[in-house]
Amino acid sequence: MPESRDRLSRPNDVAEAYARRRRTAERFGILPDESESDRTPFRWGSTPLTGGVSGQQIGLTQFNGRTTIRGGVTGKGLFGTTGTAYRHGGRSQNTPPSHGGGGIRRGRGGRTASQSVLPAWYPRTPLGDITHIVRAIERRRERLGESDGLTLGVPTPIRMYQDTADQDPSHSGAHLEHESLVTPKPKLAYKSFKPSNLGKAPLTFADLANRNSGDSEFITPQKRLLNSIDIIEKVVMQELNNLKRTPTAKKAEREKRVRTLMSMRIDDWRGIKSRLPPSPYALPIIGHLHLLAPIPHQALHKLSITYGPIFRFFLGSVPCLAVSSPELAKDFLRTYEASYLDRPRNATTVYLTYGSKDFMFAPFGPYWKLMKKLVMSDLLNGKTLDLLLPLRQDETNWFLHSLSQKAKHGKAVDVKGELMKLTNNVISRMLMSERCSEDENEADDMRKLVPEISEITGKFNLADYIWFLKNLDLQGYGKRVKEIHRRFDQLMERIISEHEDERTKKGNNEVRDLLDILLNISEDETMEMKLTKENIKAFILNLFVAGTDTSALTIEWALAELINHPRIMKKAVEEIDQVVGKNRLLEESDIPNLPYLQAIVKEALRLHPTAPMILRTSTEDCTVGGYLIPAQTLVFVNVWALGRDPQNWDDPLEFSPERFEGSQVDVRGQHFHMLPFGSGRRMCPGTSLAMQVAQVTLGVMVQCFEWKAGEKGDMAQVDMEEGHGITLPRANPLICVPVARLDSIIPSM
Ligand code: HEM
Repeated sequence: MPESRDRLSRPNDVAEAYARRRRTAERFGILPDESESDRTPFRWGSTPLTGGVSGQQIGLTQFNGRTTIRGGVTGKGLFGTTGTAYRHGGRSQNTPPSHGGGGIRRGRGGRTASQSVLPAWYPRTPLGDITHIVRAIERRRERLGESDGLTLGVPTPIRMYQDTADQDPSHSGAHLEHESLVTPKPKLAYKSFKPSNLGKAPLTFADLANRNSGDSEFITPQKRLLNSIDIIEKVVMQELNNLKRTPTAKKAEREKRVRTLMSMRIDDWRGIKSRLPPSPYALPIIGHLHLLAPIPHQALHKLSITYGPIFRFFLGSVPCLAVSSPELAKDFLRTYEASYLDRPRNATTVYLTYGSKDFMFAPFGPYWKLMKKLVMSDLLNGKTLDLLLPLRQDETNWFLHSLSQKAKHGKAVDVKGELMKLTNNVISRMLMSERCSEDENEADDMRKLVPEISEITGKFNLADYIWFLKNLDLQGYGKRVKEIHRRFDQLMERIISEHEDERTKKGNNEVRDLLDILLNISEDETMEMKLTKENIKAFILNLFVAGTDTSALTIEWALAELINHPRIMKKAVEEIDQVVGKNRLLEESDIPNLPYLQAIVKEALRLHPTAPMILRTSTEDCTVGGYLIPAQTLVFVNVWALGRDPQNWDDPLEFSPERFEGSQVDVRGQHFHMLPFGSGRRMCPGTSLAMQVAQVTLGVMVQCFEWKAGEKGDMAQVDMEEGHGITLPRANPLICVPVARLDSIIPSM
């Protein structure tokens, strides 16, 4: 701080001078009626004076007779003098004002021409100390005032000092008169000044001024000066105590204490423990890992019935939190969002994403913000999606063509397998103008890679949670992850170098797909942050993993529900026939006119959210729902449980798209009892794309085919059991025989 530098840069010999003069004065009996012990020195001890050097506190500590101003100078004697020489009109701050405006007339033991009470021999610096004390109080007030709401203006207390000084220029308060105090520049001050509290000190200074002027005829100037100092000391100490007792100060103090305790992770401190969310009994070493089997979101939902909508659990030694009410979800994802913008990372995700160089697991910071800007303005925004519409239509035609071939031969299909081809091809063509299934080997690789990555990312790797297993690959996941990563990297290297060759050949930066946009950005020297090849690869991995499995599974669950609910299936087909007719294929532009189809997809996402839990990590201690949530807690918002909560939904387990008819409830993170795409800044950026693909694909599937469940098409119902994995797969694949309904409208490829 400039002030402290100023102090440090000036050698402080004034205290020494004062002590020397004082000894001389005592020798000559100038201070006969007072002993050192009678006076009340400024004993700051450990009492911090705020607003000082550290920006937090000025601490004047008496230590071995030396009074130290932290960050400032060290001076001997009672007052840690600063030696700061404030200048005003060419004279020192502590110098009594002279009539001539510059020079000072002094006489030994006499008064200056300005009628100052100070004898000429008396050092001016102690008054400088008072100035600093007063300034420290002001600064402390300002800082305390920050939480009350601050505004620009002139601090009222300073005005009062000025008034006081105006009343009696000869008293010590007059010496506070220097440029920075009496004519303060606009600075932070209280919005509303509370005289009850803040006005006390200045008024008491005014009292002091009056008292001094009244007494002045009976006591010596020296005595008067020391009395003044004593009174000022008392006033200052009283003021400091008052400040310490203000509700704001108390709150700040309490919060600081809590933060300290929380950072020590001392759960056993009763006071803290009672404010932590409830928790089931934990086993040593593994914590609650055993309670999360076999399917974590279901297990957490069951536990929430006993422990409530917010409870703590431990994965090994890692503290976690399960949240399953809309109100609390809102708190975590909106109200206190700033503390929950990071995602938990584990060894698998870090390794697969080239050391968190991706977008999905990137910590909230400049890189994530840059990528988010790119995603929203260039990669997945409405305009780019419109541009890529023909490509999606083309892929839908390929998908229908493939199903039609199976239908012609009465063959059963693995619905998820077919859907994965579609969603992989859509993402792959949008990203890099390549169909996954064109080259059989490569197609195989990408199509196999994505579910493998989803599966391995969803596994609980003990090495992540039990510290002494950190370097042991007991479950063999480490080896598998390395192999998957090698295959993915090889594939990406080939695709990127093909793109680069193509660009060099053409000699321009023509944009064909999202990879071209990313390569252009990576070559742009003016970008605030360089996008590396690893960033590009990791981002592509994100889009494949986040965008293909989730969309395919949503459509699969929705079709399974329609098969089990023939009435709803019939109603959906009727709506499509009515709106689109039987002579053409349903298109994306028809969706706004198909509310029942939209409702079916929403209902499927409510009961079968393919990202069943939103995962975040707390970056700082925070109080949510009345509970203390320490930093570095993994937060699991149980979207699956929210969608099935009887307090939020009538007949929650019933598949009933009608509940969304005429309802405003949406999937875009505004309704916290339905969060299939998350909410807030880290909400899914692929929501629009996912909804378009899901609605159109399900629409054309029921428009063009009837669906008979089972290998032979003879099952009336399908099971709805959930399997393992991070993206809510079915336990048993949906196998159906498609029977052509409107074969004539399926384009031949
Ligand atoms: C039905 C399909 C989908 C579902 C259910 C889904 C769901 C989600 C959810 C719940 C999140 C976490 C949100 C949060 O933390 O608040 C997420 C994040 C993400 N999703 Fe999706 N998603 C789907 C499709 C897509 C698609 C098609 C893409 C892109 C092509 C995509 C890309 C991403 C990315 C990149 C993130 C990470 C965002 C970030 O961390 O800032 N998702 N998704």
